[in-house]
Amino acid sequence: MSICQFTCSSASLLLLDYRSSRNCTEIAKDSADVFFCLFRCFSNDFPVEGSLRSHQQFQCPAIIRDLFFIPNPQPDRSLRLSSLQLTSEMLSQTFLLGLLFLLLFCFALLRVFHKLWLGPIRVQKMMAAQGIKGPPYRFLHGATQEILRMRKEAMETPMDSLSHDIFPRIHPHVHTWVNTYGPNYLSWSGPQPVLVITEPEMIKDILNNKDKNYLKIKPRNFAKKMVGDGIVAAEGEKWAKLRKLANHSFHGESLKRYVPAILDGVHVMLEKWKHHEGKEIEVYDEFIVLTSEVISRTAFGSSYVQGRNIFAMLKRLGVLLSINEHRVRFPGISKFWKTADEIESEKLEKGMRDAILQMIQKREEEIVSGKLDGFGDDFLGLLMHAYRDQDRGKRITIDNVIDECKTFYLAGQETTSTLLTWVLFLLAVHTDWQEEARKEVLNVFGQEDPYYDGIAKLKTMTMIINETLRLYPPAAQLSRQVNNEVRLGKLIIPANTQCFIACLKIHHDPQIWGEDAHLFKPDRFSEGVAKAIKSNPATFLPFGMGPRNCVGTNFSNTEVKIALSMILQRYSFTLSPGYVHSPALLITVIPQHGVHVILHPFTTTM
Ligand code: HEM
Repeated sequence: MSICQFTCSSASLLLLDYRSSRNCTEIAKDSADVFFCLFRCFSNDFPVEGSLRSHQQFQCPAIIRDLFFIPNPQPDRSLRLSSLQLTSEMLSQTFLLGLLFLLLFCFALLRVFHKLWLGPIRVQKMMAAQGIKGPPYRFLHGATQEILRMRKEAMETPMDSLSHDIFPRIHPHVHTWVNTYGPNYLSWSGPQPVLVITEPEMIKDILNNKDKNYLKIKPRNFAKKMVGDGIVAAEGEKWAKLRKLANHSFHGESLKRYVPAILDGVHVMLEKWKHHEGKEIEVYDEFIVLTSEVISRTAFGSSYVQGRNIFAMLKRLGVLLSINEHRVRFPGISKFWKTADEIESEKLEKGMRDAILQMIQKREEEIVSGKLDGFGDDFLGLLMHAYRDQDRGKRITIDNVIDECKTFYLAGQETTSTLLTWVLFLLAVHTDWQEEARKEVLNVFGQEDPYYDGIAKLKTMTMIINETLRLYPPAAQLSRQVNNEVRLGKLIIPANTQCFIACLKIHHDPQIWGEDAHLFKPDRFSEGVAKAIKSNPATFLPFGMGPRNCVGTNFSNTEVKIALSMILQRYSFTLSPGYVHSPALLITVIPQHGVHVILHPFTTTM
């Protein structure tokens, strides 16, 4: 019995000993009615019956009528209590009302106490009995204060720029607690139990999700404002509908169509780079603009400048999300009292909605004016088509359209720009691999612009990208939620537990990748798939796995390979002496101070 059922049924039984055989829904409804009724009574002065009757639409619940001897609502004037007779009977009713309020207050307190203390302690005991330990639960905060402290300490000093051992820096808590408590342990995000899992066998079961037990976590607060209820968090039919649209836009033939837009974007960027020849350039910001331009052109038929507002608002929301990620607030308090960050995030959410609606309106006007003869075959066009679909089964709502736009603006830019940045960083440090990659590019494309069919021939580049994704995966972790108790291997996971899949730990695990796990060695992937992945695909998760894997994998790979090929055709690059190696987690694994390289123009006699 949940605490909710307990509270409702106890209220009814203790107070009124009322029809003991009814089901929970009825009991809950009655309890709510009692509360509402009493509220109305107090707000309308005594006597009870008079105040109740003064509101025509309000049906006095049977439970109250029984308690206060109020006759059935069918008018029976002879039995009506006079509002002026304040008898001893009424006084005892006042006492009962007070008692009722007191009990309701106690039940509410009990509920909060259960959520914040009894529940977590029960889960902790249950997991400990199965051999799963972890940092002790602390009232209200769980383990968040310790996590925040460890993260702050880990970020205090930069790393040696030749070290790729970023796991203790990005996830210091996982690093510490895996060593203390074992490969899987129980942690706490406030009162929310979080099972941290680092064993590939278990991860495979979770992500393949054959029995549909593991659900995406519904974004809340700041995250919800960023991506809404779109494809990233949707489940069931809604997800299937949205995934179909996204698959259509970012796979196969569509990708081929996007190549000219990607080439244009890279050309614009490289024009600018001409001014930095022989000098230093910070590439992270460059790649943010490039990937923003590419996703704007390919998915939304506009340019970065037109989407600039949306990107800026998404970026600010990302910062607010990161700042507030581990801040614990009393459950439900944000309904009554909002922090400055929450108020700002609401404005940003509205700003993004308005900007996307304007974009949709512009497209509709272009159709009406005859400039376009349909919605268009980019992602926005597909979404608008689905919004206007005659078939109700295929139709999506305007909120779906807005959420998908926000999601793809974000996903199309954030992850790919960090991947490109880390590839450039690694090639600037490991110049031997830079040479290898350049040789291959010149073999395949010469000095010509890359073309779609040539991209599949870039074997060395694929190895380099995979090794970069292993060492610096943009998505350092994945999360799922179980709503009901489930069995995972030998483990019983209690209902309402979150699963935290520590991808970064797996990617850096010497037991999986060997003692040289922290070194940049692209030949791990020389046979296409590394040895570790062959034994278990859940050892390499840059794009997730299973049905919810990344829909943009091929799109992103195409974009990265085109951009990298064009850079290598024109420049060799080395790490700037001023570079500070400070990988940080801000939604994705980013270089905190950017990546500064020196550009050397490259000329070939080919
Ligand atoms: C280097 C680039 C990228 C990386 C590393 C990456 C990583 C990931 C990962 C790990 C997931 C799985 C999340 C989970 O299982 O909870 C994912 C899902 C997703 N990605 Fe990407 N992504 C990249 C690029 C892109 C691009 C370019 C797009 C869009 C154009 C995109 C759109 C999505 C979407 C929509 C999902 C959710 C899919 C679903 O739930 O059905 N991603 N991505």
